[in-house]
This record gives sequence, C-alpha cells and structure tokens, in this order.
Amino acid sequence: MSRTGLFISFEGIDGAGKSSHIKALADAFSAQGREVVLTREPGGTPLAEKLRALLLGDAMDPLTEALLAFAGRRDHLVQVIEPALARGDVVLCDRFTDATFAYQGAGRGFDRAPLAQLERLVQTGVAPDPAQLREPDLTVWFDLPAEVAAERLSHARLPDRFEAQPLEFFRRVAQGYADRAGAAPQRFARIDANHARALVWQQLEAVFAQRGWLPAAAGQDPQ
Ligand SMILES: Nc1ncnc2c1ncn2[C@@H]1O[C@H](COP(=O)(O)OP(=O)(O)O)[C@@H](O)[C@H]1O
Ligand SMILES: Cc1cn([C@H]2C[C@H](O)[C@@H](COP(=O)(O)OP(=O)(O)O)O2)c(=O)[nH]c1=O
Repeated sequence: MSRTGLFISFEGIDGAGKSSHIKALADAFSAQGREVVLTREPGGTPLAEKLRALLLGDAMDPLTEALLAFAGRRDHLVQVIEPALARGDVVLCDRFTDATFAYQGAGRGFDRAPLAQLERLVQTGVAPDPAQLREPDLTVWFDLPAEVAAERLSHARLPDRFEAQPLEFFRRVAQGYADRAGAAPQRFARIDANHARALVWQQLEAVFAQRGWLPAAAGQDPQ
C-alpha cells in the first residue's frame, strides 16, 4: 500500500529543546514501520551544509543571510525533501522557512515582503503540482521565553554566530515565531517548552496522536 509522505518541521529559538526530542519522534515513526528522513536547515545536502557553515560562521548583512538560507533550501527541497515525500516517507526537518522569517525577518529586522517573495519562488515548482507552495504539513513550535533558553544554553555548547546574540534578539525571534504561528494556526502546533523534558514529550505525543500519526503512548521518553 502506498503511503502519503509527511513533512514536519520543528521550530523555536536556540535552546528551546528541539534537538532533544526530534530523534525520539523519528524512533516512534520507525516503530510504526515508517521510513523516516531526519534532516535540518540550514543544511540537509552537501551543498546546503557548505552554505550552513558560511551562514553560521561568517559576518554578513540580513539579505545575504536570507539568500543563503533560501539557496540551501531550494537544493534541500529538490534533492532530499521532495523525493522523500514522493516515496511516502516521513520527513522530520529541524527548522525550515519559519526560521528565516523569525531570524532574518523579526530578529535582524529584514523586510518580510521580499522574504515572502523568496518563499514563493523557492517553494514552488518542486511538488507534483508545480503551482503548489511546498510547506510543512505540520510545524511543531517549541515556545520558550528567551531568558529560559539563554539559561539552558549557558550550560551547553559553544555559541555560534546566532546563539551569541543578545537576549533582545531572541525576544524578537520568539515574537517572529508567534506571528508566523498566528498567521497559519492550522499548520502550527505550539508546545509549551518551559517544562521538564518528560512533560514536553507528553505534549508532543498528544500532537501526533491527535492527527492519527502516532499511537498515544508511542516512542521513548528521551529522559
Ligand atoms: N525540557 C528541558 N529542560 C531543561 N533543559 C533542557 C530541556 N530540553 C533541553 N534542555 C537542554 O537545553 C539545551 C538546549 O536543548 P536543545 O535540544 O539542544 O535545543 P535546540 O535544539 O532547540 O537548540 C541542552 O543543553 C539540553 O540538554
Ligand atoms: C533555517 C535557518 C536557521 N537560522 C539560524 C537559527 C539557528 O541559530 C541556526 C542554526 O540552527 P540549529 O541547527 O537549530 O542550531 P544548532 O545546531 O546549534 O542547534 O541558524 C537562520 O538564521 N535562518 C534560517 O533560515
């Protein structure tokens, strides 16, 4: 029986807890017999990973950031995401276009209208219907106050160019995500990430069970 592919993105400010849960969701889908493609942006293809290294490492203005993000995205869509969806796989993508609106748009203060034009240009002509704008079927948004994320990251990794930004930057990014979620409430599922891992995982299970994509108690608590 052929299955319909599923495209799911994960969003939130740095330190919101995405990475801690995506692998567990991949395992939960695999346990249901689904083929899972675990991928990320910026990145996801050899070319896009090179662009990621530039984006995270080199100083540049917001338009250049946005163009690099969308260039990598086009390659990622054409080389990885569309073929996986055509096979009926589950694509779990750590960040997608909402991150460009949140980081380059709200965070850097770059005008949203050209971002929307780039979104249309890059995300059409790839799906079986060339006019269709390819968007995630679901975007899981880990919502966490910027102060809490900063506190978590202070115990974690060495900051990259974005993670080194001040709190005020992340407050704007968080608002950028809230705006995107408000504009497409049917696509977004908000997770209150300001809880212990086990409670965050329970919320994720509920989101996926509601859609009939995973059984209510599937997967492993990553704790
Ligand atoms: N629910 C949680 N409570 C406390 N700390 C957490 C929680 N989830 C993740 N962390 C820790 O916070 C840091 C950032 O988590 P991570 O999953 O890397 O976030 P992201 O991928 O969203 O940037 C890591 O050190 C992680 O161990
Ligand atoms: C996808 C995307 C990410 N970013 C930023 C957000 C993050 O700070 C950074 C990389 O994201 P991420 O992979 O979540 O970082 P890490 O591996 O350190 O957890 O890139 C943008 O600025 N624009 C974009 O379009």
